[in-house]
Amino acid sequence: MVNPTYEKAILLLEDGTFYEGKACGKKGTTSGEICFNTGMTGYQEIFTDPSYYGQVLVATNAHIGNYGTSTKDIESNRVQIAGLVCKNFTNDYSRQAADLDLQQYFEDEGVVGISDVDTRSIVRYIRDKGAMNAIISSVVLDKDELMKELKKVPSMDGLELASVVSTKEPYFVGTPDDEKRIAVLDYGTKVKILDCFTERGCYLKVFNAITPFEELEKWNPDGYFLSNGPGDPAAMDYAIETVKKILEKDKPVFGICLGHQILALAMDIPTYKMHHGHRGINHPVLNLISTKGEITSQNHGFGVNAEELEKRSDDILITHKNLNDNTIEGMKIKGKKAFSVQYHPEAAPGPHDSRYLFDEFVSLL
Ligand SMILES: NC(=O)CC[C@H](N)C(=O)O
Repeated sequence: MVNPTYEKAILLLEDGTFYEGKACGKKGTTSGEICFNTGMTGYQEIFTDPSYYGQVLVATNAHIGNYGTSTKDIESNRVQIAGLVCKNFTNDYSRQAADLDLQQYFEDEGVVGISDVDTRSIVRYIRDKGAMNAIISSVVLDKDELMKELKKVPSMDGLELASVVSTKEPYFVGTPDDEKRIAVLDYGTKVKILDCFTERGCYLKVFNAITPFEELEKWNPDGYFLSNGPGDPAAMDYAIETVKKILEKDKPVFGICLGHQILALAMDIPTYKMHHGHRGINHPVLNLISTKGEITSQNHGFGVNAEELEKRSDDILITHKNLNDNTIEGMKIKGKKAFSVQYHPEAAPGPHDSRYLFDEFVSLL
């Protein structure tokens, strides 16, 4: 039940639709592309996933905050979502491992949110109308004024964001004695992906997204990892050019999500903006090689053009397809040690059906 002394907040969508609710997190105004995630757990991992940079997140799980936050659950060193929309925002948490409540965490991180809105209706609306920009405010409650602000927010279509969230300086992860060296192209990587490599005995050097190929090769890696990240892959000319050069070198390449899209673009396969994307931890995918189903964790709003990919059966093998909508979920470049998936095989949290992909990549190094 809404506390009668609550402070009001407004969520306004680009088409004028609005919802009134209660302010949570920091008081203020925030905007971005609205999207929803259907995961029943893992809110802190979602909030800190750099792929969400520039997006207002609607959590479909009715309870957010009930298990607090922990420094162990982060996917990067800051909250990346532009704002939160949820049903119940709870300060009282129940988990021994937690170190802070969500309200304090959001205040510290400067995250503006709105709670006590009908998230089911918002999700159904986005599902019907498609992705669009939105603004949340707990300080400006005048819709016309908010709409003026919202009109200034750029569309996600064509927006380059990977270089904004990428590490400024290169850094190392793992043990230098580990014999397999992976150069990570950081387009906004999640920490738990890097853990999946170090757990398998790899030493990583994480490079800024726009590092030129020659610089990467100086470290003499055994293979390349193309990370996940925010924004429109088609706007990342620098990455496409670098990956083209990497492919000529013929070293193992593994791409996840944005990395998968960049690999496709480097092979001259176009990407497109999806109607409202895939975000959750129970998306069914068919592995066309093993013929087994995998339940996967996903977070993407762009996809790889299936029609164009199908025309390229001479040099590209489609390895995975989404069982809900038949979209492309994975591919392998024939005659090379390069492959990628649209979903998140590390799935932290989520089903670990697809972690074999890390074993496959490491065995190629
Ligand atoms: N998780 C990701 O890497 C997302 C990739 C890309 N920004 C998309 O939305 O499709």
